[in-house]
Amino acid sequence: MQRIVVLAGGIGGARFLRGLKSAVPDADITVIGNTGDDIHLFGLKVCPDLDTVMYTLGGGIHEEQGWGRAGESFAVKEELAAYGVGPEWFGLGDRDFATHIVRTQMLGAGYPLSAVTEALCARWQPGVRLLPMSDDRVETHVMIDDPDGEDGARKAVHFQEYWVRLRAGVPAHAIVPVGAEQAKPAPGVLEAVAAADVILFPPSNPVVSIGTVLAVPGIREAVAGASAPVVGLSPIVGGSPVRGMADKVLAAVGVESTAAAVARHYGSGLLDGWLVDTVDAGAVAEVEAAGIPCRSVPLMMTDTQATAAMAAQALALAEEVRA
Ligand SMILES: O=c1nc2n(C[C@H](O)[C@H](O)[C@H](O)CO)c3cc(O)ccc3cc-2c(=O)[nH]1
Repeated sequence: MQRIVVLAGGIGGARFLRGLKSAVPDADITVIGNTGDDIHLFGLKVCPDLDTVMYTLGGGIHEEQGWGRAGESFAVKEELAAYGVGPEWFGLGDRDFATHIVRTQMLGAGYPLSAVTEALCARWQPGVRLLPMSDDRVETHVMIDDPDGEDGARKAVHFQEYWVRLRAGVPAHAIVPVGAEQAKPAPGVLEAVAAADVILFPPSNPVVSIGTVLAVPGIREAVAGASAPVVGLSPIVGGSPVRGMADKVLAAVGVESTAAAVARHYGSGLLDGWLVDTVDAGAVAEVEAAGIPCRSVPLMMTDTQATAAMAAQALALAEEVRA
């Protein structure tokens, strides 16, 4: 059985995984999920990217939105707001609250996040092994201008505040995965990478999703040193992100929003292959000049069939470059 390891963020990663499962239903898939987006709210631990993967593959996702639960209601949020307890800008629904209550209860009882995630997945049966990148707390913060400070003053805000409240509408000067340096890969992460036949980077955010997973000491080294080919799919098509606001955070780390620049950002030390969309066919030569075999194929995840075709192309490129 083919063992595939996927480093994933939220919506893009989850939708890619749905296509991958459809392309290779018998594969043994391990997902290493970003937990830098995690946030503590109302005394609860919320893990947006893990939940997005779990709900999407388990059939519980709000399809149009891409995050949160289908058929959601917001009574708890409304009641909290009536007490003047916020933040109101983060949309936690009643069904979703239950997940965070169970998670927080188990964490409080001493279970590590990896065990809690496994327990939550026992209900959702996502058909992949979903591992958090780490059991240790990592929180992505974004440095923005402080409008209340002295001229030129800056402040750090939680990634969710930058993303959801501010809609990435203010300049991001730096992205800081707080706690990453001290974090250890969760149990099973390094083992899965070492045992993989193929490692894939879906078209997830290269900075705040895959970049955060790679920021956990040991993970980047394990991926770079793995015997399996590593193939990525560009999240940038025709100079802008397929979805989300990847361009804003790419700018913060000094990377241009092009398919080729993102490939160079990962680098040939990490990537053994890179897929760009057909509209970026002109970038293939540039990526190959950087030492990364590259092909142009349709990369729009319009439906599961189109996404499965993308996943199949990534696996085909992995076979082609396999030493
Ligand atoms: O744009 C939004 N995204 C929301 N997201 C998505 C999330 O902010 C980001 O898309 C990811 O963290 C980026 O991967 C949620 C995800 C959850 O699992 C739970 C609650 C939310 C709430 C919001 C929200 O209110 N607005």
